[in-house]
Amino acid sequence: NQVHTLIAKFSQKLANFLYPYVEVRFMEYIGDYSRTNEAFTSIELYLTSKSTNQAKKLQGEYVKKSLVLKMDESQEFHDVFEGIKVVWCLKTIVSNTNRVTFYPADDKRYYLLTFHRKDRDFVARTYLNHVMEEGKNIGLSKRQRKLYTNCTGDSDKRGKWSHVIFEHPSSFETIAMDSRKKKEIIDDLVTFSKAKEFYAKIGKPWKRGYLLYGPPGTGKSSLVAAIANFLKYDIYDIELTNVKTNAELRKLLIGITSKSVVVIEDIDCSLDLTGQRKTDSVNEKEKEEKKDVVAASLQAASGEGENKNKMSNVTLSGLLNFIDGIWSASTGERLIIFTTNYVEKLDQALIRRGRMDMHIELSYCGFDGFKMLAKNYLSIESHPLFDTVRCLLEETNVTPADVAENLMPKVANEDVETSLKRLIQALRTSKEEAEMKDKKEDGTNGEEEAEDAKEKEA
Ligand SMILES: Nc1ncnc2c1ncn2[C@@H]1O[C@H](COP(=O)(O)OP(=O)(O)OP(=O)(O)O)[C@@H](O)[C@H]1O
Ligand SMILES: [Mg+2]
Repeated sequence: NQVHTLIAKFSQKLANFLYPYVEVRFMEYIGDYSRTNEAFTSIELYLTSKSTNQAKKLQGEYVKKSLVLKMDESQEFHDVFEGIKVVWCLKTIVSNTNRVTFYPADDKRYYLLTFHRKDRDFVARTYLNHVMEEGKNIGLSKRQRKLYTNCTGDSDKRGKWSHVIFEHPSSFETIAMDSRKKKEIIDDLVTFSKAKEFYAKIGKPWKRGYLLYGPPGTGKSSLVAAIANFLKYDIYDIELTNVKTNAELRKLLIGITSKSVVVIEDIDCSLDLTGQRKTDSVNEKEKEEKKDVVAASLQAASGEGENKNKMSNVTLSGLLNFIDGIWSASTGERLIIFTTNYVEKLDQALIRRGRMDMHIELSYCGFDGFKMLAKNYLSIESHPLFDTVRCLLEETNVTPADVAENLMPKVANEDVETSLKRLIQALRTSKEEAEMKDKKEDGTNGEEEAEDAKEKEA
């Protein structure tokens, strides 16, 4: 017995001496093909992003409309992280049973990680965490993003989200706005998306609120899409009028996943949220009565009792809780964006700093914005007619949507000058109309003043 243990001990030592490496396997499936191993997926994404310029044998796959090159089987990939070297290899255990299964092959794939045993602690604590984190991030940025809505018209789906694939071409390059303001927004978004530890440190949920306001056609909706594209987030577009109660709003909130932009468009017209948080009982009663009248008239119009249920009872307090109540912390990384045409109509509580952290005004098109549009629509950065456009833009208010419409080619191969001339003409017309309106108003004001003076005399 003693000899036996001695031999075992020495042979172990000899083996360690000759092969001082540790191996870790990450199987593709856990258990009996029941569950994908998330670690395997993260490693695959991490290696795919890093190994394509190192491995000599690759596999091509068509994933979500683009070609992806992956490391082929039995190819080794040498990774160096903070001075520590490890080797990755994709291997397969070929099954020798002739069983027919539901799965295409019974072979089991796994990633084999090999490293020196002196690095065991570092690999287990730091390196593998790094790989998992990187892999997850790559997965998130490559995923097919979704646009969710609660507005389906299907009463069974109350309080639930339904979605379509989100594909909006808007980006910060295509949005025309003051370049300083644009940079400020981009910087803010980047800081926010990297501030996980900071938010944990200061004890705040990881979320941020933006209020976008300005006249119609100034790019509020386009900016929301650009922000979502920039951060690679999903969008949850809430139609408040379709939410019946505060409880339903909370249910929707719980259904929101991390890395998302929650949008409430035209918040000023969504609901009657302009009043004070605590309305006195008389007001409450009046409101109730009003609702009953409207509901009754709706009912009468369609001859159905169901319409009574369509009134939304979401209150301002319910919405405030939705934004930053205790429940709101449970969804993780999130942006809340309100858009409105009339910022002055909104309750101060709803848009105070801390709730809506950044107030962004999108206003009429300036020369900076025009140059951006000209670059995108006409592919020009300067033109002799630019000076005329600049003068006219300073004198009149037109929205970027109007400018964009005039720069849009009306016939195939239209030349740049024709488009610019059309824009200049439109700007002149708009300027003249504004002047006429001013004159009219002055005229009526003058008449009123004269009447006032007459009354006084009398
Ligand atoms: N700042 C902008 N930069 C580039 N294009 C713009 C801009 N503003 C408006 N547009 C163009 O005008 C169209 C309408 O813009 P958008 O829907 O974003 O306006 P909005 O501010 O959301 O208007 P509303 O208040 O009516 O919802 C867009 O499709 C876009 O092509
Ligand atoms: Mg809009």
